[in-house]
Amino acid sequence: MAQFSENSIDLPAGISNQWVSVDNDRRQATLTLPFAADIEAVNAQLNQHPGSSDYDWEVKVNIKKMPNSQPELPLTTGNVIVVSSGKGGVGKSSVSVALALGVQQLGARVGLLDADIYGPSIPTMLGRDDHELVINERNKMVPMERFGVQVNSLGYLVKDDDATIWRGPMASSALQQLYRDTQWQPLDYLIVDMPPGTGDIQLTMAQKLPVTAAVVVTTPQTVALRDAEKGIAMFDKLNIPLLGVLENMSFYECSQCGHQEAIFGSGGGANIAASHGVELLAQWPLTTAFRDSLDHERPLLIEQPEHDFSQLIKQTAAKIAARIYHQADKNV
Ligand SMILES: Nc1ncnc2c1ncn2[C@@H]1O[C@H](COP(=O)(O)OP(=O)(O)OP(=O)(O)O)[C@@H](O)[C@H]1O
Repeated sequence: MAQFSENSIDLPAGISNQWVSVDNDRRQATLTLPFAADIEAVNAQLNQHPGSSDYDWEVKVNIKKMPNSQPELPLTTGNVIVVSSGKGGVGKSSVSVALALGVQQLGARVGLLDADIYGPSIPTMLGRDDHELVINERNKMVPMERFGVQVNSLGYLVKDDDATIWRGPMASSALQQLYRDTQWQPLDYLIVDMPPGTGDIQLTMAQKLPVTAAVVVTTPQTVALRDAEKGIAMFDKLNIPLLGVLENMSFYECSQCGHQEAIFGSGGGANIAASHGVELLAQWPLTTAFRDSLDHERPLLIEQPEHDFSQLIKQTAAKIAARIYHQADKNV
């Protein structure tokens, strides 16, 4: 029987001794992370860190559900991450799809809820635009499964409706219905692609969901940044923890020569993140490969997992998963 030591190990930053059990006689240690993580990368970190490198490590993940903005609502899904943007067209849906696949590739059980009433595009991006909604014997919607992610979309509920006539309460009750009445298989994370903007509709929708954390997507362009700031203010007002800003289309990267050009300007995402005391979570380039993969329903992360952008998506997903844990842990 292994003897577990009370002694703590000098661990790399971000890894806590409370997740570690040690068999000092055998120099074996087990790390159980409470959030989705790239196990290979964490193993490499442990093996390179002087304080931990002389142990033989087993790294596991057991994802913890963190507190959310609606404690009175039963949390039928895992941690709910809303992806929002002040302005349309900045790549919010693309980011939602990529992050959902990113956390799924880290081994988490993931759902993706397309709540963009103005143009639910996720089924199109995932290649199931023609999907027909299935209702099971318990009167619940059956999510479609794409690349291991469970997906449901407001588009299935309100196919022919004109979003311009929607009001906050109407949109939020449709969203609640979609959240509650989908037969989600057990989930660790649910990513919600919100409608762009910060008006009454978005506010009411965000208020009705048990949100664990929010991510604001922006481009570095001044007009997008101004609207992103309104998004930050909205989550502040709703007391929803904002994880940070994800700057998309930060620079254009030529697929032929690798030349980078900041066509929408540079530094904007970092500036608004700093001025609001939140983190700049990532800067994603504007690339043909990413756009092409979305247009052809073949996600880059699945088709070309070794692509630099795929690696970046995975790193961003891991960072977000870790931040959700640390931020909520700090607030408890
Ligand atoms: N990093 C990127 N590189 C290349 N193309 C991108 C990138 N991000 C998004 N796009 C492309 O930009 C377009 C807009 O993206 P997307 O639909 O995700 O934006 P959105 O913010 O969700 O828009 P809306 O809110 O209006 O639905 C799409 O054609 C998408 O393929």
